[in-house]
Amino acid sequence: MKHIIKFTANRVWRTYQGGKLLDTIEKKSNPEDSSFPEDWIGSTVEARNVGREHISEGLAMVPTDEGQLVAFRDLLKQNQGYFLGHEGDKARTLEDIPLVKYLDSATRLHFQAHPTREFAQQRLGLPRGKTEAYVILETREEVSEPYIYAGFQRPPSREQLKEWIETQDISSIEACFDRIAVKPGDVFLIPGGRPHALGEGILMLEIMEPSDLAVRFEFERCGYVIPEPARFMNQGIETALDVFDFSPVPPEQVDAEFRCHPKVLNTDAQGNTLEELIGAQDTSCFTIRRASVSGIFSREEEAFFFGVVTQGSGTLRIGDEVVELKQWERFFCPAGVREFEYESTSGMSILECYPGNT
Ligand SMILES: O=P(O)(O)OC[C@H]1O[C@@H](O)[C@@H](O)[C@@H](O)[C@@H]1O
Repeated sequence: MKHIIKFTANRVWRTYQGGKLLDTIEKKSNPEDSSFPEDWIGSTVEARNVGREHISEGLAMVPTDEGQLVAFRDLLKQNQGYFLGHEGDKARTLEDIPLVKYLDSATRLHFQAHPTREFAQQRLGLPRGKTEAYVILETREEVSEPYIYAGFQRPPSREQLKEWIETQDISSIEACFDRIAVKPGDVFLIPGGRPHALGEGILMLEIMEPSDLAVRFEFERCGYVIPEPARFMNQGIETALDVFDFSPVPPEQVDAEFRCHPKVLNTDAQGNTLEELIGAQDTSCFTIRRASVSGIFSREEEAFFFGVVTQGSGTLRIGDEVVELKQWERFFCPAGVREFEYESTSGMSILECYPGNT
C-alpha cells in the first residue's frame, strides 16, 4: 500500500454561488459559477444540506488497491493507529481530523455564526463546533476591494439582533460590521461564536473543526431562500442567539482578534522555509504550517496532515515512494510516516493542515 493518499475534486452543493476558479483548476471546458463553490479535501464530514438529504455529499472517496471507491473515513478506520497516530498516550480519533476546503465565492455569503466546541457538546450533543481559519489564496480581478466581515465592530443587543433577524433588516445587521480588506497570503482565525460573512471574489483554503454547523441569520442571498430548518441548526431563535459572541471587536482590535501572522519555524541555506500560520497559541482546534520548498527539504513530523500545493510543483519522497505534486493538488500524509522529503527546483509552496492539541 502506498503511504500518500491523493484526492480528486469533491465539489459540494452550498447555498451560495461560486466555483468558477475551481472549475478552471479542474480543467473543465466551460468554467462557471454554480451552486458548487467548495471542494472538500479528504473530508470525513458529511455536508448538511437541507432538502438534499437524499444525496450523500461531503465525504471524500478514495480508490482502494483493488480499484474500488471507498469513503476515506472508512479507509482510516481500517488502520487508525497508522493513519491518525497518537497525541501523547491518547490515540487520535476521526474527530481530530480538521475539515479542509477550497472555497471560491462569486457573491458575498450570507451572515452566519458557528457554534464553539463547548456549545456543540453542551447544547447540541455533538462532538465538534466550527472554529474556522482562512488562508486567502487568490482574489478575483473584477473585485477591486475584496473583504470579509468578522465579529461585531458595533454589537447590537441580543433583543435588537433578534428583531433584525426576525424582520430580516439586513442593512441594520450589516451596519454592525466594517469591511476587513483581504489579499492573497492573509490568514484569519474566526473562533466559534463570532458572526461573519465572506465577501465575493475570494479563493481560499478554509480549515475548520470537522462539522457543518451554522446559524445562518440572513435568509436570502441572490434569490436563494435558506429553508427554515437550515437557518438555526433546526433549533429555535433563542438557541441560535445563544451561539453569538456579542463582545465588541472595535476596528482597531480587528487585526489582533482575527489576523494571524506567520512565524518562521526554520529556514536553511537553500531557501527552504517552514512557517507556522496557526498554532497552539491561536487555537487548540488545528495547526496550519506552510512549507516553501527550494531544492530538497527534509522533514520530520509526528502527526498526520493534509497537504495542499498552493504554488509551484515538485515531488514528495518517502523511502522509494515518489509522488508528483502539481499546483492545487492535495494529499494526506499518515501519522505513521515520520520522515519525508519535498523536492522542487522551480519552487513549491505547500499548506499543511494538522490536528490541534485536544
Ligand atoms: O453552508 P452554507 O450556508 O452554504 O455556507 C457556506 C460556507 O460559509 C462559510 O462561511 C464557511 O462556514 C464554509 O465552511 C461554509 O461552507
